[in-house]
Amino acid sequence: MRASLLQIDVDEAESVDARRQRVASLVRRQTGSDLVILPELWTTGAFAYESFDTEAEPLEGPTYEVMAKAASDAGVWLHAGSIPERVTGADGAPGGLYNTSLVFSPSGDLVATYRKIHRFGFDKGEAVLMGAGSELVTVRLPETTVGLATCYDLRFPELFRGLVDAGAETLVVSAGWPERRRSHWTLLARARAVEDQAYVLACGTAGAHAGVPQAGYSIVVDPWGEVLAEAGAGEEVLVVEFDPGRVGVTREQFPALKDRLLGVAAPRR
Ligand SMILES: O=C(O)CCC(=O)C(=O)O
Repeated sequence: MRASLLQIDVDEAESVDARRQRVASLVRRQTGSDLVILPELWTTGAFAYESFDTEAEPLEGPTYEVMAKAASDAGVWLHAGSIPERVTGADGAPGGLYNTSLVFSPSGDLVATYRKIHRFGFDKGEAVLMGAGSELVTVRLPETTVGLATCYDLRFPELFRGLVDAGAETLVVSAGWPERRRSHWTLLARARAVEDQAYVLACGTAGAHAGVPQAGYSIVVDPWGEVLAEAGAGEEVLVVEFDPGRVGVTREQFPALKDRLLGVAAPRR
């Protein structure tokens, strides 16, 4: 399989609409890849809290429109990163916000959405501005089952275990991770790959927005924990080839997942 991770520079000097068009043309250039991945909240920036409300959109809003077409033009599976999703209340009035990821098939159909479960900010920012998702989401691609996670979720191994239990072999993390904790990003991506014996494809942002420098360094890790590809700090398209069959082989040859005793209905051996 070939994947393209688009590590987008999210800069307030570029309008959200200009960035949508620019990112769509980058997606179109990925024809030949099987899976294209975008970062978290790349329209606004994950730390541009004041823009969440003003740039919020319904699920089938402007980002959906542009990305559905880009996926079908390129003929790729597209994890279009996440948007600040505005839901409609029961009375039809504008409701709350979620940090929602969208996945499109190569024909441009929306095949999955994932609302970020662990919101970042403790008692401020995203943690108070957005609602929490509650459902684990996997997507079946022809070659592999993909489990979805967003940024801060990376710190919660139980979420990834849940995705593995749901059949995931490839774990996609869409993020807007800050430079200040870049060492955690790399370490946690490798840890999730080793403990879950799965590929981890983690795509972050570049540049700085709302005064927060972004880490960049998107990374692809194999089920043995080896780094297959890693971006630098700036905007970059990270292209990687990987063999999904290695997940089964690794789990067979080093069957640690079968030795789980906690959190399983019955030990497997
Ligand atoms: O966990 C971290 O250090 C960063 C998380 C984050 O920036 C986010 O989830 O938006």
